[in-house]
Amino acid sequence: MGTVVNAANKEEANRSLADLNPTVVFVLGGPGSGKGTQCANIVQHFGFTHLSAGDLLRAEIKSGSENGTMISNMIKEGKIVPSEVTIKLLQKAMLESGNDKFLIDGFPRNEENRSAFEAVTKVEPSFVLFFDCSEEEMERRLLSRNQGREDDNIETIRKRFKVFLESSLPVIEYYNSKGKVRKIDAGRPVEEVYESVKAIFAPKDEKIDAGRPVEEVFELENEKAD
Ligand SMILES: Nc1ncnc2c1ncn2[C@@H]1O[C@H](COP(=O)(O)OP(=O)(O)OP(=O)(O)O)[C@@H](O)[C@H]1O
Ligand SMILES: Nc1ccn([C@H]2C[C@H](O)[C@@H](COP(=O)(O)O)O2)c(=O)n1
Repeated sequence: MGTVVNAANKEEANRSLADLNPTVVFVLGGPGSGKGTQCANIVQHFGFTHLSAGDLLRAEIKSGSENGTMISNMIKEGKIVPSEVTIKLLQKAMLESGNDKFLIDGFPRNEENRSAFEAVTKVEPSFVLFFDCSEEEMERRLLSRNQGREDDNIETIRKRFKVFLESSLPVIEYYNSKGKVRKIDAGRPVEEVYESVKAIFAPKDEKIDAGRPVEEVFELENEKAD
């Protein structure tokens, strides 16, 4: 009976998310490339809800859930948690947010994450923001992040870099082949990086928000100017 109820709940969540028809931007880049930092800026100016897959997994550990130990062990090893777990957390957070515009940070991290998310939610990202940064700079940032994260030590950082190259870059390449990647030089100071981020969101945001063809948006802007 429990299994039947769970399956019904899952289907309900999938349907609700598809009905919401959300705008989703995936935010990808190596560990320490500045994804979280820039998402905080985007939220302030463009009305998105920021959902960090890593933060949701860390909250799940803290909540004492039955998956907590497994998630904690995988994070310490720099490994990627099975998609089913992460997608369930993302779905729940999206449905509870009351918003329909999401920055999904640190997801999809591998091909399994990507294909499972699209299959389960039927949601495709509007585009993918890719923070491109050298390992040297990312390592420097992570070692001075000072947030008490168990994975911000040199041994785990090296493992996370390896997983990024082997599993996450192919996802970015997949979206690049579909013309969906917006690449940002993330090795610069925070404010400079945000200038580039803003340039990507400002015109697109109007288009997405209005849900109208771009010609119509421009007509209205011209009317305002008259
Ligand atoms: N452009 C930047 N220049 C210098 N330091 C930065 C820059 N962007 C972020 N930082 C700092 O680097 C550290 C990592 O940034 P942040 O947490 O945003 O990265 P992230 O990509 O979200 O990392 P992770 O994937 O590990 O969660 C933080 O201490 C942050 O303050
Ligand atoms: N899709 C994801 C995102 C994150 N994780 C795990 C593994 C990561 O090393 C860790 C920290 O993520 P971050 O906060 O750096 O984005 O969380 C995962 O398994 N799957």
